[in-house]
Amino acid sequence: MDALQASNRRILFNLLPAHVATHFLDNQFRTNMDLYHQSYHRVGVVFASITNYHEFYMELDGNNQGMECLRLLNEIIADFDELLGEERFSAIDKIKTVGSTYMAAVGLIPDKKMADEPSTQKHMATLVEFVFAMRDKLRDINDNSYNNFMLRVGINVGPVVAGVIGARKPQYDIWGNTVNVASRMDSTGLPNHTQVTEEVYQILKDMAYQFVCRGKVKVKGKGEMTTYFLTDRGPTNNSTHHTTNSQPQNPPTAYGGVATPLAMLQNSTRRAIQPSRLPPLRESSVAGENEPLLPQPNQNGKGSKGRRNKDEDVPPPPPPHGINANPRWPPPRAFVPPWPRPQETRQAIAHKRRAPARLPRPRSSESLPLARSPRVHSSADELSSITRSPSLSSSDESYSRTTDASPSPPRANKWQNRPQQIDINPNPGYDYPQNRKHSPNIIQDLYVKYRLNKKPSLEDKLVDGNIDLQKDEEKLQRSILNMLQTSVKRDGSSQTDKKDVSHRFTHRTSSFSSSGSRPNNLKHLNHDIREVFTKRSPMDVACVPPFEREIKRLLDDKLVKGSSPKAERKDLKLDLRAANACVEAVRASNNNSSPLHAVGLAAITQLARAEPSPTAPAAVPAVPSPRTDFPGVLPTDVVVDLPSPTHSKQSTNPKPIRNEIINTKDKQEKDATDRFQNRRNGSVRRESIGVELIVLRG
Ligand SMILES: Nc1ncnc2c1ncn2[C@@H]1O[C@H](COP(=O)(O)OP(=O)(O)OP(=O)(O)O)[C@@H](O)[C@H]1O
Repeated sequence: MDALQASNRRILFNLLPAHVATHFLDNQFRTNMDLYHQSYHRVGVVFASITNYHEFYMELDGNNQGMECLRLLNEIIADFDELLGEERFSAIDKIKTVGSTYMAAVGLIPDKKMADEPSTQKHMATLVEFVFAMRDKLRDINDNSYNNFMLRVGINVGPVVAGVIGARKPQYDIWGNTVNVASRMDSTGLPNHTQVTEEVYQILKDMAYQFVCRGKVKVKGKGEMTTYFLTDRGPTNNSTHHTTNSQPQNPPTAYGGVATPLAMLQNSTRRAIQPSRLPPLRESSVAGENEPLLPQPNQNGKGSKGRRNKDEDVPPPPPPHGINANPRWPPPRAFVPPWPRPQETRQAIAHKRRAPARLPRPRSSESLPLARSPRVHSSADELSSITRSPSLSSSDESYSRTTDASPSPPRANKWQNRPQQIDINPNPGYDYPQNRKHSPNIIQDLYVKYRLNKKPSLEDKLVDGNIDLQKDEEKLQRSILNMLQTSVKRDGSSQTDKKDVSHRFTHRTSSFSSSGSRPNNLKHLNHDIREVFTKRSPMDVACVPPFEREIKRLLDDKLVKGSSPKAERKDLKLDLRAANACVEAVRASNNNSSPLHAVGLAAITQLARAEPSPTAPAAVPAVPSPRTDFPGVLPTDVVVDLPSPTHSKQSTNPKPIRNEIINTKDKQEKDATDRFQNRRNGSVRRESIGVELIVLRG
């Protein structure tokens, strides 16, 4: 019974903060089922998200449908929990995890409240140290799992309400604007950065921390907020760089305690100018702190309650560059591979270090299009982003950053301390890279996979020699057929079926036949659609309907209804055009840029000029070769023949028509001359009247 009670007690103390559990165990509380709640004047709240965990998470058969990915997340969270077991972090309470976001607060424990300024500073410094420790933990995990997890942290301070919700699975939580803003500091932050509010900055600015003012950040529900990036531990007192809208004057060594290439570059430049004032991360301490915030060196860098490295009894051999060159050696723990690895032929390593098990490192979905899987999102924000762009966190979408200060620095280089002589397997045989640095083979591999996934272009096919010309020809024909259909539709046709296109062509041209007026040059329009494809280029075929219309109009007007007044007018027009070459050229150029159209116009002109013989329909090629007259024109089989005898017979005597045309022409010219004369006379008259008026006024 006692054992059971002890067990229950332990569970309760694990579920709730100690002071809350004690409260629940109190007999007095058992009779009073009121909601437990507690208001706090000041609490520091931290949200820490592993920003790229969702890229790592994937559900595959090989990883037990994502279980192994969750196992690694559990390892990370357990490591963070473990930190809280250290005495130096005893003022911090873990609140919960939301996906891959870790939420904690400081100042909730009754005897560790932020009662005054010193205690506030002390507890906020504790919280910041916890963030540094989390980063260190994650770096260890990255080093041992060949991953590149990044921590994005947001911190805020202010009043909160704490309470326990639920009867069956009671949950301790904190609420309030302070919590919301802390969450926003995380969600609007940057990977490997710790973003803090102005309030946090004001508390910590005189302590041994470096900040960079980020500028204004738009926070939903709060408007624009000035925020700061906690960049590193550093010299005390006014070491903050106010760099709003400008580059930091004295750049930090690291962003959010994480060395980035940019930070290292800046740091090395600075070191060249002046000796570094900044102590190494592990050697610094917070001024004015009685309680040691950093682990003592005699504990192998681990907290008193930390889990022991399995290898720590047998010290591993030094890395190739020696321990001094690699202060993070040996790694605290190696990870078990989460799922069976393909056969890897790893080359011998220069030292006898146990090869760290490899987990697939987070990959961006852009770089590996094959890797698509459901994702675990790190927070409520990220859950909401599941339906949006995978490359953007919801914060990126919810907030538009208005600052132009502190552009996103490059990704952290976590390989600065890695042993340099670990060979890369040239043939990884698996879809994740073996080292952060992509070997050419890996890039090639990725490219091949990308190509496999990608629909091959014609160019690809040609390069690969993988082209089926027959198939492509058919495809081309189909597309041309579609073009024709579109063209026919534009023509006002209601027939859209492919068969109908062919039928329509036949029908149209056979209407010429029926009237006996089908010229030989339009043969291609009268045949099977396949013939069109074989005889004409796609461009020509696409141009057929307008040309066909043009010819049809001409034939209808001139030849079929040759005797009608309308046909006469048409003939007259054509004659006039033929007589004036330059007008014709302009007309041709204005009407249609299609070379086929130009050929058609020339054919029409020639046809209009031609004198149809009533007896012998000599096939006079009326159009000069397109090659000479229309340079660059596509070869075409347009040859304008004179009408067939049957057709010519239908027309009435052409001579009188011609005479009539000439008479009309003369008459028109005479009319034009008269009109011109009249106008001229009128203007002369007006001028003379004007002169008279001027004379009169004068
Ligand atoms: N106790 C808490 N635990 C976890 N997250 C919290 C808690 N309180 C607030 N948050 C988070 O803080 C963020 C801001 O909350 P707020 O109430 O201001 O906006 P919201 O409209 O609810 O947020 P959203 O638009 O993202 O849904 C939310 O993403 C919310 O998940």
